[in-house]
Amino acid sequence: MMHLAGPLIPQPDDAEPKEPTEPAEPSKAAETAIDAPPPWPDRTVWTSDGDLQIDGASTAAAAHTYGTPLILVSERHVRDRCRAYRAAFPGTEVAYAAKAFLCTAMARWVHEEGLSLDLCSGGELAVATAVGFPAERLLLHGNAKPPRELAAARSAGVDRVVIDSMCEVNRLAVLAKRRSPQRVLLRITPGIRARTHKAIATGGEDQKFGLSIATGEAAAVAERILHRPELTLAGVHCHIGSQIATTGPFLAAARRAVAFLSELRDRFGVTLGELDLGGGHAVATVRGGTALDPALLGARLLTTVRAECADRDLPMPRLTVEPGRAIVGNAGVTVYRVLAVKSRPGRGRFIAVDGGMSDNPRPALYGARHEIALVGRTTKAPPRPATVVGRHCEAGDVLAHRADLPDDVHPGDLLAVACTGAYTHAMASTYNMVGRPPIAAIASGRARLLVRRETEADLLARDMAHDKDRDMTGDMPSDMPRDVDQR
Ligand SMILES: Cc1ncc(COP(=O)(O)O)c(C=O)c1O
Ligand SMILES: N[C@@H](CCCC[NH3+])C(=O)O
Repeated sequence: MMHLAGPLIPQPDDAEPKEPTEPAEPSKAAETAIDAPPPWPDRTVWTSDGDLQIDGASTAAAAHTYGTPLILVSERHVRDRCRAYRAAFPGTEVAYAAKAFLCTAMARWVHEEGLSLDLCSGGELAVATAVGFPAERLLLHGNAKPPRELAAARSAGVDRVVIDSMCEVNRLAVLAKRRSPQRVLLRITPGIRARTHKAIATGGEDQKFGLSIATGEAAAVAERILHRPELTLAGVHCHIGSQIATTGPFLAAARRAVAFLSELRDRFGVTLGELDLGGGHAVATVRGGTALDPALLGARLLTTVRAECADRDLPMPRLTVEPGRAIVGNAGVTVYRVLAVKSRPGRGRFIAVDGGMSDNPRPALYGARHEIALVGRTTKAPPRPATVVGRHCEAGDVLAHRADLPDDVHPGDLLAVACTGAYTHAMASTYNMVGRPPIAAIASGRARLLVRRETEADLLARDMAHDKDRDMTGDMPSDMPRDVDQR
């Protein structure tokens, strides 16, 4: 990564979010910009003064306006990925997996791009409902959906509920009506272990999702659904995991799913019209990282399903795919402020920033690697390995184990972390009572706040025992030694 010389933009400690002014005229620095390839968002350049300009907007200026840590999401990148998916999967429903990242703006963008929405909780459903997302393009997943959320899905008119256990059949049937049956898909476990981190591999027999084809569980649940007039078995669903970089496991899963459709026809005389092949398509998180090309996957999946169906004398089902990360992962960049640098002779250096595992738990959870770079100034200092750590009280709070960053990185610098659009804010916590960062959209050279920073007042607002008119004076036990009392 190149690091060029330029001014460091100072940040007031308590930078209040404010609307950015009109986009600046393109600077000389922008005119001599160098393209930033993946994992950075499309239309991102490094300017000659060391700024990262995403679709014409300055990362350093956005950090100045909204404070750090800050998540930036390129709207154009998201929209282009939606379009790329629709082009790559003609005639196929593309349902964005909301679990990757959701806020009302994101729901609007994917709706406007013609995608459906795959939900996995009542909270996600509430966001979809808040923007009036058409219910006929909503699906609800989950291996253990709380009855309250099933009821909410039912009253919102969610088009398809993906059945994931035998217990769920009756639970949903009692909520539905014979007159207006609930359309359901059956989630099968195809018995395929794709190459990815074990915590996000969901296609094998050894994990909690879906119903095993091999043990006969899937067929038994299908039979139960077929006996419930309040439910309509519309099709089969299968999702083998996340961040899978090759087409092979998806094609193998599709073959098993079609074989299962033919088993259902032979055993129960039903020909199901829908096949949902889930998401899980990998993106590059570091330079040179492997991504799965939607066009390649689309072409191969459609050919495979068509051929398998022809072989088994089945009509071609309507297909659905559910990309999450592949839509929004590379659209996101997180900007941090460096707060401390420590050198340990023989052990390298630590660069500590003002966020960490609470806004991006992926490195700590999965050992995930994310590209990281100095932004906002240039330098001639040579790159030297560093461990980039967060501000949390935990040794595992690491954002990058070995990042080549300029030797002169110092407190006040800005660091940008790539590919943080998916499963970062969505998995963020308030660990150590640290509020979650704001999210700003970048569109046409401007940053616009979508979700504000979570404040300490927000954190206290849930504490029902908090009484702001009562302090602790006089609450100490009476046998407390006086000198302790007075310290
Ligand atoms: C059922 C289902 N569909 C879609 C997805 C989206 O996965 P990804 O973001 O990897 O595309 C997931 C998450 O892995 C999922 O569980
Ligand atoms: N949280 C995971 C992805 C989980 C996929 C959801 N089923 C990650 O960051 O990689």
